[in-house]
Amino acid sequence: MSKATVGVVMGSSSDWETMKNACDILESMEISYEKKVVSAHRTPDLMFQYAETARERGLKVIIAGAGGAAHLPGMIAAKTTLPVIGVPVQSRALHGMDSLLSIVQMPAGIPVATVAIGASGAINAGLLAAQFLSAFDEPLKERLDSYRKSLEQKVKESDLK
Ligand SMILES: Nc1c(C(=O)O)ncn1[C@@H]1O[C@H](COP(=O)(O)O)[C@@H](O)[C@H]1O
Repeated sequence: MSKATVGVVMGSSSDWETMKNACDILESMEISYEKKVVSAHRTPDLMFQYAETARERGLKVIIAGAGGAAHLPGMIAAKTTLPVIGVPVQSRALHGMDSLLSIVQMPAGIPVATVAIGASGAINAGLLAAQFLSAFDEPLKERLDSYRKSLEQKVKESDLK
């Protein structure tokens, strides 16, 4: 099995329905990844260990999704200098506004690249990870170019008659 390049973590297994969209994109881009439930609140020691060992284990980018008081992406980012992409999972009570604000409003010095709430955000997290990696990977850049072409084609085919 090849070593994972992207780590996809989420605060709860209930986030999987959203986060699987990021994993689907990584698979379609032929990027190796690992997925894991890690919580800053519920498993703080595991979260520290995951973030601290991420770089030496060969990860290049981390995608972290969480809902509600979504501290996971920021706390992962606090423990590694790998790029972290935060996915605000849609919460029931506040429709994901809580997740979005707690991920996006990082203090200066510890960035988290925050995407939109929910499935669209998870798709973009997968694509953004691919785009970061494509800076050093020409075949991956070509796969991203074909993806963009396929989007263009879909719009043209679905144009109003
Ligand atoms: N925001 C966090 C963190 C964290 O940030 O560490 N850990 C779990 N959670 C979130 O709690 C929500 C409800 O979780 P449950 O469905 O397990 O009750 C999930 O969206 C999860 O991401």
